[in-house]
Amino acid sequence: MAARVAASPLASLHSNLGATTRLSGFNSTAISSRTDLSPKLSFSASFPSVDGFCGVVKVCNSGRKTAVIRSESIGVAVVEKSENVQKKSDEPEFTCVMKFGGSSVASAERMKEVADLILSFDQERPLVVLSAMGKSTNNLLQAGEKAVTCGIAMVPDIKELEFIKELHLRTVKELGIDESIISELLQECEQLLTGIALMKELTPRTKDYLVSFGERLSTRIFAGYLNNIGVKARQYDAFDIGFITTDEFTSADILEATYPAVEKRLRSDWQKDPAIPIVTGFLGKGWKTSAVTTLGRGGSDLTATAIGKALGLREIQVWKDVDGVLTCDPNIYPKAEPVPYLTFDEAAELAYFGAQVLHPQSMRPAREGDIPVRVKNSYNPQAPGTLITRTRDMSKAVLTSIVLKRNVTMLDIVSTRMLGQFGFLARVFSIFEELGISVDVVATSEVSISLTLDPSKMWERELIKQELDRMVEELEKVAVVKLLQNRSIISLIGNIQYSSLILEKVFCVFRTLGVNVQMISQGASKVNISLIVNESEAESCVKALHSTFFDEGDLLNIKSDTNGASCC
Ligand SMILES: Nc1ncnc2c1ncn2[C@@H]1O[C@H](COP(=O)(O)OP(=O)(O)O)[C@@H](O)[C@H]1O
Ligand SMILES: N[C@@H](CC(=O)OP(=O)(O)O)C(=O)O
Repeated sequence: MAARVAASPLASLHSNLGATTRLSGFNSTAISSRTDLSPKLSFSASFPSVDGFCGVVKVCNSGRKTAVIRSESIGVAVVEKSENVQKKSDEPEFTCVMKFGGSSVASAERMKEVADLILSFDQERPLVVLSAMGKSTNNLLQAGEKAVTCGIAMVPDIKELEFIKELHLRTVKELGIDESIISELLQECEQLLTGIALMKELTPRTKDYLVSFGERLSTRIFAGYLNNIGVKARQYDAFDIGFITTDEFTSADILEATYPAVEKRLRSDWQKDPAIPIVTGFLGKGWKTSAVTTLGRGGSDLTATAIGKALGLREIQVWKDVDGVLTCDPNIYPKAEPVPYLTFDEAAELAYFGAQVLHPQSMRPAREGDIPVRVKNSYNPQAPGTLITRTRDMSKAVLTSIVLKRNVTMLDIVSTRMLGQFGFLARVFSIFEELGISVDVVATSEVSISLTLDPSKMWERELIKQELDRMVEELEKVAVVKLLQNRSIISLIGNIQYSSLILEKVFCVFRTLGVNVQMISQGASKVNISLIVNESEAESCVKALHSTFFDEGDLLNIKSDTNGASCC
């Protein structure tokens, strides 16, 4: 039986070519004598797995035979001729970006597993984007809140600061890395908290600087670990390599200038000295203030897709703790199934309407660059995950995923004197624009508008009372306004070609549950139907909808009865 051995682009980054485990069958000293081994080089061997076999191994550069290694016996490879081995100039420095979220790098053990995972892709030449370890971002934010009121003397005792220090110091120790790689950052973090305690104030700008320690620490540790095990890696703070954003602290947008800047920096560093880039997710630099900004919670997904677009990569991989994008939030319905394929539009709608698995803006760069996004599980790499592309075969797709967005505020705006006049809608929306409030779902009638409010691009922030009061005050100048709180949006992401079938099922389910839909809207992207219901009823609706759409077989083959009556 023929065995095949492939030396990977990644193997070449092993500074001591400690790739013996993956280059099984070869003797490492013979291989490591090949100091000219180009990072682009791949080589393969065909030989029977019989002890003592003497065979020929071809060394190829992009498929061209350029050198010959004669194998004296299995496990010993001798380089006979290698001077023709050259890097082909049109080969890419990088092939894909791999982003690992907080849960994927939550401990030293997880970091080791992630390193193994990255190195197992021997034909990839990845860039790596990391989030903060585990719940670091939440802990930093809580530490900041406490610092506002606790007084300077108590800062070192803030429980969440102790957690951050302990987690990161334990991790460097367990990974066998020198503590000095993070000690200055930990000190700086404590100093910042002392500053917050002194000022008794935590502004959005300071918040962003504070949470940036999470990603700055995790990336330094991970790069340090890779270097320790002999894989050349280089740590980057995104705000230092061209991630230019708006100055909207806590939910900044990436500006177009980012793409060429990031590409230039990463490519030129690689050309000077190849090393796997380990980039902080989530962070940027405000173009006016030059201060550290963040891209909104979960923003590392966006960092990854932006890098994918900047470098025109073949693929963007986002590694999570679930088997891909699921048919529904597994916290609501544990039997939710992975969705194998999605379009960028479907994924964007799903993320926008609250599926925590992807950052709401993250599909934009991928769509612009037409770069496939693969959502995978770092705890279960064998699972196929979800592949997100521009188009997909929709012929059998009815419903793809159900998303629940909670804690939504709904507004009924009934026109008074401007009834029926053009300009009414414009006036209403200009009020939202002035106040910086985004609208999610809209439905209009001749005399009224119903809409739901998206407090900000960040999913978790709620509109504060003063903002709501101000908005209502402005709207009441042109309309009668009813504010309805504690609503939820249930979004059905699917094939709108089958909207009648979908809606028939939905209303059967709702009627059975005795739930009245308060508003309904079909998204402009034509992949989404949104239904607004009372918060208290939403979860049971999602569960029942999931059973109907996903647990009861092929909906396209289940026909309505001839009277057109209910079939739920
Ligand atoms: N439709 C969905 N598909 C997959 N995961 C979902 C979905 N809705 C909510 N989630 C939640 O999103 C989590 C993954 O997102 P996130 O925690 O941001 O990942 P990471 O931090 O690894 O980037 C899952 O653990 C799951 O609980
Ligand atoms: N650490 C940031 C950014 C991020 O993307 O995290 P994650 O990939 O773990 O969702 C956050 O918690 O929001």
